[in-house]
Amino acid sequence: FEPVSVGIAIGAVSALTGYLSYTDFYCRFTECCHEERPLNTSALKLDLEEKLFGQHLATEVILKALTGFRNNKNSKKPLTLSLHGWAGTGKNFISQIVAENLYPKGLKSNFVHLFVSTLHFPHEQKINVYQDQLQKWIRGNVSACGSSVFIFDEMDKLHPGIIDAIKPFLDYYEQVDGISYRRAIFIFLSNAGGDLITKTALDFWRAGRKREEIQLKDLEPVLSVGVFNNKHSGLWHSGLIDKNLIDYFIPFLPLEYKHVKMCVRAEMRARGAAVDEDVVTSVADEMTFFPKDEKIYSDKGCKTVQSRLDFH
Ligand SMILES: Nc1ncnc2c1ncn2[C@@H]1O[C@H](COP(=O)(O)OP(=O)(O)OP(=O)(O)O)[C@@H](O)[C@H]1O
Repeated sequence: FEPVSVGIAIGAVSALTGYLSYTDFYCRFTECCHEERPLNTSALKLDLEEKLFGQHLATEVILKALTGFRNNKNSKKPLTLSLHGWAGTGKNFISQIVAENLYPKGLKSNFVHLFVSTLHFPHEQKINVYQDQLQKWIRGNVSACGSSVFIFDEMDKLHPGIIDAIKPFLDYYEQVDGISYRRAIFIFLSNAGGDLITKTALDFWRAGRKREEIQLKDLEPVLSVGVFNNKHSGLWHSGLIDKNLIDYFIPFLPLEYKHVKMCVRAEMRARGAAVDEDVVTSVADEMTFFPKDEKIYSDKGCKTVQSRLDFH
């Protein structure tokens, strides 16, 4: 060996490892974007299976979509998911689980952004201003972190047309004005289509079929058409649907009595209390169920479980 080149090689290696450990060290104290970090699929799967009740379709599709997207280094467009269902069925909850699996700080991460229609875009006469602001906000954040996550809650309360401002970012472009949006994730949450989902779930129930037999193909086409034609879906006649820029329409099924009970138990455990089945039953019994005759589905899902538990 020639001493000089060995010295240079050692220097280079130590400089490199020094740099790497510096990056690791740095990211321990400051949040880093980690654009290329693959998703820990088994951790996400476990989280969904343990925490999300009664949503076999959402669990399956989210897992498949996120794993495929994050592990594909050459995605051609950002991932766009549209979550639909009745109130309190877990749409915000699953977004939180997804966010936490992508970034340890979850919804508090600098790379996860939540928009709430009634809060951020309240005035119909300001649509143009909102469109402009939205574009700037998304451009700025994606240029800082390519794998940013944007969650739009209450899509059904969004004035028609606003969302189309982000259409260029969701399309199959390599770059838009020098920025690539291909690693970003967009999640839309909406009650629109909840009636269609409930109808299908009821049809299965009345036919004596199991809820778990409902497949994505029973609902996805109905949902995309229903939402496109619904003036109050936030996606009414939207170019996002028209141009097939939404990768998955994900149905959230209405929750049954047994799921409400599961939510009560989960909440008790989260509070560090022992599970008391008498309390579980009385909280679940206080919820209201529909349709009028059969009373199968909770009309608020699991939404008021936490506050009701405070009274026991
Ligand atoms: N399927 C579920 N599995 C477990 N917990 C659930 C589920 N659905 C709802 N919850 C519980 O109820 C709370 C409220 O649900 P969430 O905010 O996710 O409802 P949502 O579908 O987003 O409703 P909305 O359409 O009214 O915004 C959650 O924080 C969670 O604790």
